[in-house]
Amino acid sequence: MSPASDQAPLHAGRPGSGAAPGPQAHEVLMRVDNLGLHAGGRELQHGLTFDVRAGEVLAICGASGCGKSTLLRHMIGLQTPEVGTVTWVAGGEARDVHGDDPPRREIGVAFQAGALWSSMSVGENLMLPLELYTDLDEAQREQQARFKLALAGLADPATFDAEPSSLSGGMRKRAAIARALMLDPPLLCLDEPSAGLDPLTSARLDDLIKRLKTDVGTAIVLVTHELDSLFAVADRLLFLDVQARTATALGPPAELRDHGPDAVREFLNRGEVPA
Ligand SMILES: Nc1ncnc2c1ncn2[C@@H]1O[C@H](COP(=O)(O)OP(=O)(O)OP(=O)(O)O)[C@@H](O)[C@H]1O
Repeated sequence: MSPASDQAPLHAGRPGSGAAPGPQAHEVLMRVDNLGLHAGGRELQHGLTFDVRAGEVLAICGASGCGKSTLLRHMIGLQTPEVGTVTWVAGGEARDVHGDDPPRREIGVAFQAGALWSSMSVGENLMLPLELYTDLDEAQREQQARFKLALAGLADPATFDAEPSSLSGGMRKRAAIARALMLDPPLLCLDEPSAGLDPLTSARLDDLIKRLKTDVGTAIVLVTHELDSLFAVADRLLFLDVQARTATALGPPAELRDHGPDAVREFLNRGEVPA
């Protein structure tokens, strides 16, 4: 994996036929309204209301156990809320993420535990969404998969045929991101992409996130504990307070670090609350 490979061209056309044009900058893609999160019979969060805009990086932060991953699972439709709604609103439509016609193609997901299928090669893993959701033939599917691997910084042609278990942790994360991008979703959800990576590999992932945002226009919702990564990539930060059990701040990270509520400033200043 060379840094130069990160410089692959970013567009190979949208896969599949009849794909809609991408959303406009700053358009609201998703609306979360009065959402409550529960686990094991107890309330983790209540009254979560915010939107996700086209082309932004929105980081979800808060102390361990506050419900960040649970929120992400609600946002992608993997978990159904007891209270509140998550609605896909891009292009003037209003589709309940938990309804009969969920926006599956529109939301790419690369989760910590969302490993690649070990019984398939990396390339086969990537081509699977195209088999399910498009009418592309095999040669076109392979072309798209190789393109997305290069986009994710895995330009070595051997990676396509490699078994997932033969890749390093950082490469597997990139391959999972490449797979999440196969249908060119306007929104990509990442759960702790830097977890377990060394600082250099983590910084390269930050670069990839920035390029996806800037050059492809993908909106990214990111759960992260890594403050360096947060300040490097996030446009806005949603802070879930573990004590108040609700979001107590939403805004640009640097602004919240200096002027946010005490708990947010403490979190963003590594435990120190500046006077
Ligand atoms: N299926 C479940 N059953 C019972 N409890 C659960 C379940 N899923 C999550 N929890 C609990 O809910 C709380 C929130 O979990 P979640 O993973 O969303 O938090 P988090 O903020 O992402 O934490 P971390 O930063 O440690 O990853 C935790 O206390 C967890 O143990």
